[in-house]
Amino acid sequence: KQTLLHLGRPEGPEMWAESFPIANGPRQSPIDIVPTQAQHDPSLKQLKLKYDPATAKGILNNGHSFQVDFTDDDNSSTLAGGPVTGIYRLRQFHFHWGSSDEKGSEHTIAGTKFPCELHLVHWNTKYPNFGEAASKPDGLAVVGVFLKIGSANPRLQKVLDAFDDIKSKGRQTTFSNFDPKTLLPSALDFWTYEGSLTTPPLLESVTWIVLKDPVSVSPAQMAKFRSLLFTSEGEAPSCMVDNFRPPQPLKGRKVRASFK
Ligand SMILES: NS(=O)(=O)c1ccc(C(=O)N2CCN(Cc3ccccc3)C2)cc1
Ligand SMILES: [Zn+2]
Repeated sequence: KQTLLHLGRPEGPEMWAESFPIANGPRQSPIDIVPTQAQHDPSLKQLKLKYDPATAKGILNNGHSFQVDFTDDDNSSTLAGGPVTGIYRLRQFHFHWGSSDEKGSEHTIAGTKFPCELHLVHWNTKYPNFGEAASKPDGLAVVGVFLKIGSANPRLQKVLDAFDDIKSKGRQTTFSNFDPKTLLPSALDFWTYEGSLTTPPLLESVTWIVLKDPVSVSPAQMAKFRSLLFTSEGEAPSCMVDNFRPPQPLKGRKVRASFK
């Protein structure tokens, strides 16, 4: 019932096609990744991530997730290599999670859902800024990282400690000296495919780079994620949970693997 409510919710994923017809487009995200159907591509380069902790700027509750924003006026924090050509600048990272531990991720692996998924959003420096890049087929590159229930992840603590200042929609606070590389698994093996933003305006401008290895998150840490609110101060509080879009049709797309 809860899921039906969530999907049928007036602003939920099932309603997006009315305002954003691209929701039924040919390269929508997320997708279910089926490892046995992914093709190993030996021409894929190693992923090169260079992040400068000094570019971390702030943390914001935007009403559908929370995001950590980075200054992107130079090439201090970038992604290169992997499936992309050129240099992409880190703009923000954010998460998607469920109301319970058996759902929450956007991508799934052969139908398996994770409780949480991290997205690191980068834009192609061949374009002048994020907004311009967001409307181009090669404009964005998002690294997706699965979080699975296990021991508490100490690297998440600084993010979780900021939650008291961004509990409700529109709240933000400074967030400095943070290296997002600390949130990644040790191995950067990945699947890659051409997709879209998973939230409106669902622009088909994302090269997805989904890491094979998950990182850990504890049940108590997941409970903290679920203590954030979709709602603004003064509104009836609604816990920020189930802010994930379900997998979308592959429509003939190929998923490549960087590993055997
Ligand atoms: N889940 S995801 O990784 O696919 C993802 C979701 C949202 C965003 C994001 O930064 N924006 C979505 C729309 N928003 C407004 C906007 C601004 C300029 C141009 C166009 C639109 C920005 C990026 C990645
Ligand atoms: Zn996302």
